Amino acid sequence: MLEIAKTRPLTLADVTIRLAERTLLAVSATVMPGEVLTIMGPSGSGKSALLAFAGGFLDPAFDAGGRLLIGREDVTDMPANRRHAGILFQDPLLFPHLSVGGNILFAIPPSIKGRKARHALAERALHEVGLAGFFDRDPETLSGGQKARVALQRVLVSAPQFLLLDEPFSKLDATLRQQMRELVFSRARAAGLPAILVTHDSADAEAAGGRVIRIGEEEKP
Ligand SMILES: Nc1ncnc2c1ncn2[C@@H]1O[C@H](COP(=O)(O)OP(=O)(O)OP(=O)(O)O)[C@@H](O)[C@H]1O
Repeated sequence: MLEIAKTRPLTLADVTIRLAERTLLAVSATVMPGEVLTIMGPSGSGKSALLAFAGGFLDPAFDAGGRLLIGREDVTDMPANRRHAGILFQDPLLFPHLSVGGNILFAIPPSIKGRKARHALAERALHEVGLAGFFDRDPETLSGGQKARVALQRVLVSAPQFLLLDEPFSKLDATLRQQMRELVFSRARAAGLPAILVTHDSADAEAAGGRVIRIGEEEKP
């Protein structure tokens, strides 16, 4: 796996998300390296919008206030591609026109040079999650759990500075969900990445083991 140079805390400083003059949520928190901060709240309360704000891809329909810091660096206005957020959604969203290995290779930063080295890194990433020998497979032929593991490794090889997890387990069945929770949280911890998890499932929050912020629709300006 890629060496993570040095991970830094992620800070949401007085972040507010507004939609049509209404404040959906207001959050202040610093997430330490290796910590998973869980955000819970009703449907439509702006949880995904908060992650989009952190990732730098918030729809302009929303109005965001506050700052996002990585360490002491203010990245609020930094374009998404330079923030290096590692994002996992409900759907693995693997590129269907690439092989499983191609999906991983695509995410390896260009600073890793040489076809052989990049290939070896992708092979290793697959091996780490029990998918050795899957390099040339079409992603469509994988099970849901296998796809989820490829999506996780694709994020981790990209050398992210922090993780944004938007209900990443909600489409998995109970057994798989438990396995993926353990895998995602243990790997996030091992990589020392600060992570924000959005979920409706309190078992996810429990497994994440960090602080839980509950946001509600009653939060008004
Ligand atoms: N592009 C958009 N333009 C306008 N309104 C939007 C847009 N995207 C989402 N919304 C609205 O903004 C509100 C917050 O949406 P968001 O997806 O962040 O909620 P959420 O808390 O993640 O919900 P859920 O738990 O159902 O995923 C919702 O009322 C939603 O309908």
